[in-house]
Amino acid sequence: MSNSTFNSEYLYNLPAAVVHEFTRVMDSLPYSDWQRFASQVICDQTELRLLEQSGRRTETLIHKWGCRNGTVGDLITVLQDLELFRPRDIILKWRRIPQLSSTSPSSLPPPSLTHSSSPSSSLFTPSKDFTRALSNLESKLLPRTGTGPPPPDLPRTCPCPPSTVLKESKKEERSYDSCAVKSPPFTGVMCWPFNEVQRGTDNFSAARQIGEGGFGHVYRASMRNTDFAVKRLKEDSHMGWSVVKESFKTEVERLSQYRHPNIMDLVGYSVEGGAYCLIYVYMPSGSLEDRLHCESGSALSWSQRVKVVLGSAKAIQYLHSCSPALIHGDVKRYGSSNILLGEHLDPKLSDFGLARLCRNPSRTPGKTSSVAQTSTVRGTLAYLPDEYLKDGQLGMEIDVYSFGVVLLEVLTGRRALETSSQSKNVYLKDLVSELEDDGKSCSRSKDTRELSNSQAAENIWKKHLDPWLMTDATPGPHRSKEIAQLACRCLDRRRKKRPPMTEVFDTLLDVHTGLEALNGRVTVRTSPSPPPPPPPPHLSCPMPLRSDKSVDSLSRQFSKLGPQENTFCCSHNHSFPRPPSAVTCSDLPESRKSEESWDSRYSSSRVPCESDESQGYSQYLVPACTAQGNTSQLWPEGNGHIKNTQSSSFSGVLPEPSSVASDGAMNTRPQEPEESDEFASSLA
Ligand SMILES: Nc1ncnc2c1ncn2[C@@H]1O[C@H](COP(=O)(O)OP(=O)(O)OP(=O)(O)O)[C@@H](O)[C@H]1O
Repeated sequence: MSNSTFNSEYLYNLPAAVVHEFTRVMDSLPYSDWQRFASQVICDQTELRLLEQSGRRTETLIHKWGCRNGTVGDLITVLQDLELFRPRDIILKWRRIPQLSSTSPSSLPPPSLTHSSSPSSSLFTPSKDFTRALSNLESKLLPRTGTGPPPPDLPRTCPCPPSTVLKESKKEERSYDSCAVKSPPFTGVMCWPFNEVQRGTDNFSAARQIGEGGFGHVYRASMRNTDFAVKRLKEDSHMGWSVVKESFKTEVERLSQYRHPNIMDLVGYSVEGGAYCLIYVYMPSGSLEDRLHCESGSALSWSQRVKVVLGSAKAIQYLHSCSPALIHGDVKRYGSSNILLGEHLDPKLSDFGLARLCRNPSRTPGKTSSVAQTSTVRGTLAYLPDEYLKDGQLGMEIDVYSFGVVLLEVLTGRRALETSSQSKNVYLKDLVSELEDDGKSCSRSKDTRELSNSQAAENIWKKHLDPWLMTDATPGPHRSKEIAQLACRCLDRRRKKRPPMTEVFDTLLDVHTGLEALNGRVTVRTSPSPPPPPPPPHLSCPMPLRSDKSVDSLSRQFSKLGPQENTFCCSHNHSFPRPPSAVTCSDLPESRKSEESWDSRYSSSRVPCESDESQGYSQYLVPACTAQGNTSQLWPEGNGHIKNTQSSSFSGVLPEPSSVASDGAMNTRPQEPEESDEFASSLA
């Protein structure tokens, strides 16, 4: 394995099992050895002592090093210099294990060599001949360092026999069972026969294509009477094939490791020759970005938006609470395009391995490809804070920041990155920083910054709320001001001031619960009530009739019916946005229609959806997010020899200063709110 490969592999990608074994060995070292090692990584003595006192000193050290973009190459160099060979070998051994070949698609082994030809009964155990053949092949294709048994890799562990790949006609007749979708040993996800994926997507036909990202085309596949989304990686990707494959592996590993109801379910993968496919649960309602920006009346309602961001926050805080926490830094992953929506708008975070590719634009070979990549990176920049762009500091606060941008998207209905009529980039995040700057110009005091932050929230709430959410009756949807404040806190330039994701989740849960209660309370009054219980004998006075005053007042409100508030009206169709007038609940099952009828009425364009005063809210106890505060503080200096790859990565595509990110009409929707502040006027 070449050193450059190690240098491009980040420490935070080390699988938990490897970290565990490594830290076990390191923790058992004589103290002086451990200290020699740690002082190579941390210069600050106080910091070092604090670390020594922590229960899991090596794990904490590696975690923090990972947060600073430490690479496996850095680690190996340090271990080698200190002659700590045993722990070094643990890392080397891992690096050899799940290695996809880094050859071009054309030089991949032919199918007959990538799959076992053993009978289906022994599909999990490659035959000796196969193993030998593969080893020979790999030894030619993959130069290795050190010794050790050749590890399994994805193509190898795919248990589909070559016959299922080569003999098309016979394959068609095979039963699914004999197609043997099995779990390879290290990923825990299923490998699907490629021919089945081919059939399910009508041979990757254009009619089946539902999307295209930087790294692959996405198809809707029907397999075994079930819909799936199949992402076939682009063989001509500007990222370079070996990098794409590496990310394929990351995606498979991460999605099988970090499972959560709000994280995209990876159903499996399929590899044949040069074709690499990832198979996901199909999300019929598209991405949050699609749903926010479809130029039609099918824009999401406020309740729906809150529900989506709540689910997304739940997933992110879960990732942050894992040990080690998953901090990606390439937080476009948390952007609205990577929040996909299920049938009932239940969100799932997607794009784990592939988004990471955006971090290394310097890898891009050639001029043409860098153009394509630049647009991807720009999209990513729209979600990144200054501190990351300047010096590549990784931490959970970055994810919080990018989530703040998603909150802004949800509040304003605008895109994170738009292009002005003068072809300039307009970043939504600048909406907050520009308003912050106004405060800063008066005074740099802490209080003023706090004040400017809340002024920014006020401004957004007053002037930039999505017109689709506005009614004449209330200045904004239910507790939207709180969400604006939350967004501004997430987007605070001072990363330590950003709230941990647990707190973000807590706030959103509170707002969501308030909305549910509001809708629920109303629903109780509108749906047929169960007959009242008979009054106790001593209170046997006549019950009031249902046609009393309160019912009359409700009836008056019914006369102002409007579009459905809580009804998802836009069936997932990537190419055919509905006209604004097409707000209809026809896509809903009958049961859902009646369930949400009140909500719809409340969201009439002239009737308040939710009133701020209407709900008190309860407090929720959320376990303290212990990791959040630590990350940034523990790395004041770090190791001088550890390179920070991130800042330079973005040097060619840094966002334009906010002063120039200021033009272009952005929103052509009806009922445009008054835009009188700097951001708005610059867009006019
Ligand atoms: N599981 C899925 N179900 C339904 N549609 C999906 C699914 N996965 C992706 N899509 C659709 O395909 C589009 C492209 O997805 P993809 O993840 O490839 O790109 P992206 O995240 O927008 O961009 P990039 O990969 O460059 O970050 C998405 O916007 C979405 O509309």
